[in-house]
Amino acid sequence: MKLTLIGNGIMAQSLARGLVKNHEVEMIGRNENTLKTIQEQIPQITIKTLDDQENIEGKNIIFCVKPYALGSVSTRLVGECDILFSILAGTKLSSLKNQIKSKYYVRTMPNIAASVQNSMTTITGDNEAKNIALDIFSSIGKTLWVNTENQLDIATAIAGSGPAYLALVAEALTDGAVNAGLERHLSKELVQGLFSGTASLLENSHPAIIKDSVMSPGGTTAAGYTKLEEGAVRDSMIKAINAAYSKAVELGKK
Ligand SMILES: NC(=O)C1=CN([C@@H]2O[C@H](COP(=O)(O)OP(=O)(O)OC[C@H]3O[C@@H](n4cnc5c(N)ncnc54)[C@H](OP(=O)(O)O)[C@@H]3O)[C@@H](O)[C@H]2O)C=CC1
Ligand SMILES: O=C(O)[C@@H]1CCC=N1
Repeated sequence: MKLTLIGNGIMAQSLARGLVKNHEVEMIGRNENTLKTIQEQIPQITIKTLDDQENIEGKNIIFCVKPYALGSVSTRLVGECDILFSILAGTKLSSLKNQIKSKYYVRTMPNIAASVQNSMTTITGDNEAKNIALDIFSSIGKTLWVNTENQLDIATAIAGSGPAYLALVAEALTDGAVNAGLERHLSKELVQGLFSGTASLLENSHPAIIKDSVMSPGGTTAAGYTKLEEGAVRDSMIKAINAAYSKAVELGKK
């Protein structure tokens, strides 16, 4: 299938890297030099600069600009596309419908791990486009169809923004090991292995079971865990997800 990415930022490039394996990918952006540089890195894509009257008739569009740019870009689009896939955080289907003509509309929330074909992508929208959406986005990782935009906004907070939160944890753990006296390159390697092993465990086990199976009475884990609770890490995570979700809802009202 031919897919047209509008936008050439971090996410458009991440998606393109995975999508080219199974699809024909065109990338439309506003800066020719930027597009040429991207094409050198992802030679399978075709590139095109955004026209003032960009004809999207019959195309399958993946819209990848910032939410605030929806208005200014959509006024440059003419014709009716077949399916409009949006990756814009917060932006409602109704807002897309008001501004871009398409037969079907789909909202998706991939994450930055799309660049290594390991995104966790949540999807909602017109049921007629459900199977095709699941098929396209499964080429960049795991997919989950949800039935409401509210669920997608919550998924934005956890799976869209989440890589930044886990990266913070990874960085902090590395700093902790360095603080205890371990060389940084060794600390980084340990943390990478730790995340990969814990991800495998989480595939089959409840987090509480993993925690209980690690924590010996009066042991090292219990000593460290107490400090995490003192630092209100659990409370901070819950508040972070709530703040990100609220921001997604707020973006949808603009
Ligand atoms: N980063 C992430 O982890 C995730 C982001 N998203 C969503 O993806 C979308 C893109 O984000 P991201 O890739 O991170 O952002 P970037 O800033 O990397 O890319 C934004 C893109 O939008 C283009 N753009 C911005 N303003 C305009 C405009 N007025 N006219 C034309 N093009 C414009 C930029 O063009 P130019 O290069 O010329 O400036 C660029 O190609 C956002 O809507 C975000 O909500 C979704 C999931 C995860
Ligand atoms: O921070 C943002 O707005 C985007 C949405 C999900 C991840 N990044």
